[in-house]
Amino acid sequence: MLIAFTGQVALAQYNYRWGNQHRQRVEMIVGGDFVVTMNDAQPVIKNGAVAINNGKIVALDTEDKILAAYRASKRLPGEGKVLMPGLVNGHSHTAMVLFRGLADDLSLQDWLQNYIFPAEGQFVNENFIRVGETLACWEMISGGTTTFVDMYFKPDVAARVVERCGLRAVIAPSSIDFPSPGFRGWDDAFAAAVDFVKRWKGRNPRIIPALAPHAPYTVSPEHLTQAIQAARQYDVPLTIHLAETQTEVQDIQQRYNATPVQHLENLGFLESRVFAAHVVWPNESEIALMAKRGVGVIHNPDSNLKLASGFAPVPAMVQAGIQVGLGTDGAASNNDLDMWEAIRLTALIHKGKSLDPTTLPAKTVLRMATLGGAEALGLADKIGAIKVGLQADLIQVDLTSAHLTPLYDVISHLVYAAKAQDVDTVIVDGQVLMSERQVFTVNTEQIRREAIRIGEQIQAELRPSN
Ligand SMILES: CSC[C@H]1O[C@@H](n2cnc3c(N)ncnc32)[C@H](O)[C@@H]1O
Ligand SMILES: [Zn+2]
Repeated sequence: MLIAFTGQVALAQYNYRWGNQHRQRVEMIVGGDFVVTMNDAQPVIKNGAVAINNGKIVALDTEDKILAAYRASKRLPGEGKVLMPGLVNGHSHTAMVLFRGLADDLSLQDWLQNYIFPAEGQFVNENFIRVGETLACWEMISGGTTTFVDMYFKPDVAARVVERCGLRAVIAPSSIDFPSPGFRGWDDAFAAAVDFVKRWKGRNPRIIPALAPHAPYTVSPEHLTQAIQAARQYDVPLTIHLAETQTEVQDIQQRYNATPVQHLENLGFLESRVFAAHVVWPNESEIALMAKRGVGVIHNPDSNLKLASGFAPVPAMVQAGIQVGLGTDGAASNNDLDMWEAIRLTALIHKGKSLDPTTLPAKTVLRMATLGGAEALGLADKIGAIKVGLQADLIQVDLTSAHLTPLYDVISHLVYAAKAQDVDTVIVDGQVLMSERQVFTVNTEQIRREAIRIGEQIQAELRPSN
């Protein structure tokens, strides 16, 4: 008896001291009943897991094999969950969440000129951005976005919020040819944007500074040229609103005798560091041109529908080989930052428009929301897929709700049935930002109070539009 007991202890000790030694120690192991990788070599792994160390994916395999080869102090089991790359929101003006529902049912021009630009002039300051950006990060983390593009104002404040919230962001202070919050016009706005880029480049791997001239109809050709030259000089991405409405196409045609994409081409503006938002109205030769130049496109279906901008020719752009990602645009034209809605709308509206149900199948659209966006942003060497060597930007989606039961095809469920509220866990750079739907990096109660207060102030002080 005693001998047997001693033997057991010895065996346990052996296992502990030696058995475990065969397993490599990593920071974390995360599982999923399905691991949807966006990696063609092994697209979906059943009962899979990922080993994470130093913020990176170090192994991907079936859970059995991962557990046999690795041990981790932190484990997030995958029962009843999908593990997939975090969503990439390729276009937003994130702090605009504080303008959500302020002005609806308007065309882009009316909305911008008569409501949004005046409201921004009146209310956007550093505190507005701090609160709005934090509120937006809370919303994005809750919905499984791990990387987003923020084309807005006060980038230093935005960047510090993103640092604290733990997300990854391309922060692109926008410059425009007329007064904007804190600036008299293009010159001072653009100088500040360049200064931001210089100070933040290489500072935090999760913050990618970028430049963002607003649009061809609000930025002169000289200033567009200045912007692309600076983007080249500092080797940063550049993003712009492009060919968003028919009004823009007519306006640019009239002013410069060219369609918007061709206008940028004439300025030597189109190259792979550029990614354009919307691109609802390119013609065939402009689509070919963007493909040839490696320009990325971010499709924003909610905003394009709500502002009645139209249906972007996404199937033709994908067919042409353009790197297409998805975005929400700001929450004042959406009215939220929910990438699952962008996914579902993309998978639906182009079928309806083309009268062809095979248009943009589920797999293609899910790829757009992850790897496609990463490619468009020029970040596919770091994020967008579950692959050894990439950053651990991952989400677990809970599969146990009524609307996901039963399950035949996990990709189908993710595209046609899943909701933001199904996201259970969010990991960026190996850091857990949300688990069991609890967000760890945002003081949600405090930010809700502060956002309500700003909303009340806007309600009370907003000058009536003309
Ligand atoms: C100059 S920073 C970005 C600007 O773009 C504006 N904006 C928001 N949504 C859109 C859109 N869909 N098209 C063009 N501009 C937009 C924002 O209100 C902000 O003034
Ligand atoms: Zn926009």
